[in-house]
Amino acid sequence: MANLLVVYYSAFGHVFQMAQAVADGASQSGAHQVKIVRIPEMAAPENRVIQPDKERPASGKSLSNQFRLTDRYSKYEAAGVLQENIPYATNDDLRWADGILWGFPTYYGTMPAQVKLFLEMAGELCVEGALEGKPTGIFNSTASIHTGHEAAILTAMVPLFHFGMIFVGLPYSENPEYLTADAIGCSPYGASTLAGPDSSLSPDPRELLMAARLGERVADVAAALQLFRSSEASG
Ligand SMILES: Cc1cc2nc3c(=O)[nH]c(=O)nc-3n(C[C@H](O)[C@H](O)[C@H](O)COP(=O)(O)O)c2cc1C
Repeated sequence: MANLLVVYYSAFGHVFQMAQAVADGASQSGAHQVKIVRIPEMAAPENRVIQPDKERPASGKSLSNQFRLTDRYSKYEAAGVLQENIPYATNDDLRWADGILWGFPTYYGTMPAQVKLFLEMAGELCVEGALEGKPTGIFNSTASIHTGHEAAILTAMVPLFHFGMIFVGLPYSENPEYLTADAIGCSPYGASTLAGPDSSLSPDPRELLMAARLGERVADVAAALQLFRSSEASG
């Protein structure tokens, strides 16, 4: 039985929904134990990225019509309530896992600072090689189709390579849904959802299906590696 960890950060709840789909997919793959944990805000409320909504005076270059940032704080608070029962991630969770699925929203084409800080605080595991040889997959969320979902997954691979993890993606043949002209997420690199510039979209069923397949694939690889390693150990 392989232990699968789904570790994520989500401000407005889209990545949380993807995390649940990923966990469902991982559970389908045999009798695995699956645990969902979240990365905390890390900063005091006054230093957090999402602050109570403020009036923004329009400037010549303002994109406020596109980003429509109003109501952000109430959406953030509502998403926080939905996640209240999800425990916070610890280094021991990472040690427990035979396979790890990471989820986060795209911030400037890469992972949010909360996730980067969590990885930095897991430095002792890097030094010990505690995650080396564990399979991993990444899922995320972006505002829209051309604003960084693929870049955020690719750039997140860099620190995870330092931990020695083995990457699992979403191959074309198993995921024909993303071979479409429709504006939906997902790519060979991992599972993604489009939240919309105002975070008003819900994950498309095809995105959730592919997220589940990513969970199942990482679980399969973790189970296969476990079998191989135990047969190696027993000679
Ligand atoms: C500081 C910051 C930077 C962001 N940068 C991007 C970006 O580069 N590309 C993008 O599509 N969306 C960007 N967004 C929007 C988030 O990706 C979006 O809110 C997120 O995908 C929603 O996921 P969640 O509901 O799980 O938080 C940014 C949001 C914040 C707060």
